[in-house]
Amino acid sequence: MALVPMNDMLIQAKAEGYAVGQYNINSFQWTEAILEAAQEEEGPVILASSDRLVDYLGGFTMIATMVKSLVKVKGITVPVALHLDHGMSIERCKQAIDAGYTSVMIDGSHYSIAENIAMTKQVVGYAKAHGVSVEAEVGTIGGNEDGLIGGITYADPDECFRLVQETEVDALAAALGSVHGPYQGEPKLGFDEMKQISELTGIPLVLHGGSGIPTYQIQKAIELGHAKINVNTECLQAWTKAVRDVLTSDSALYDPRFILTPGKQAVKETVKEKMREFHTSHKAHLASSFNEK
Ligand SMILES: O=C(O)C[C@@H](O)[C@H](O)C(=O)COP(=O)(O)O
Ligand SMILES: [Zn+2]
Repeated sequence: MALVPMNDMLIQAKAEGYAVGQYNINSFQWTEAILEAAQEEEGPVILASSDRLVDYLGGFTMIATMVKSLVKVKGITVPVALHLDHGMSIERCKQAIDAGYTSVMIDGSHYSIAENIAMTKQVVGYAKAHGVSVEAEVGTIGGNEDGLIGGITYADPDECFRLVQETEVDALAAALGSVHGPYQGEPKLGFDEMKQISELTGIPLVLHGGSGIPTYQIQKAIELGHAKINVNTECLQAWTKAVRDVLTSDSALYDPRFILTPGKQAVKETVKEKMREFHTSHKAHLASSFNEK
């Protein structure tokens, strides 16, 4: 199946009461692991490159070409969206779209709401003309964003409503207490605000900082309108543990195949577990009507 935009996936997920996971690409093998997991679990998947890693991964065209080739060569039949995560500027979003991404996030959350809306509007205009979906952010996710460690700023419901009305964005990341990276203690998500923002905006919500959130809170977030959940840290931790274990257990090892393959397997298993937790498994058949790009 060719790559699909994200909006069809998220509308479907919200209507059916599950969430599609966004898993970040950290290398070529990482991409293979995520695609294999999605195919085996028979669920739709969002592959994302975080803007801060795009150059490290070889640039937009390299990433899009690699993902499309893997989908073809591996015979992937489940719906796959290729998404720019935390897009840093209008220009970066346009570059991703021109390279073949099917979805972009414009992260204007570090600007005033008026500037955020103006940036998001421009990206939506360009994206819609190319059949691409757009995610925006209001408020600040805690932890590490764009390499900066920061605190949480809860999304203001009126600002969320204004942004969605004025930009016609497809999905909204409303910061409600989640954190990028490991949590210190139990996460405290703002469920009252979540309900209010979901009812006010009516569009699928996106949960950033999806690693380390207990299942009962994940289920509640899905019930209250989250149709996309971003996971990176748990995959990073699983990969690192597997690679560290194999290196520690055999200090004579020097062949990358034997060092990196356990890492790939660990990422694949983590993605499969998340797909089961988010109830994405076995939902690929619902996608027969999705537009392909
Ligand atoms: O680390 C990145 O650059 C991607 C993340 O910001 C992603 O958008 C996300 O929200 C994942 O959160 P995590 O599971 O806490 O790493
Ligand atoms: Zn994020």
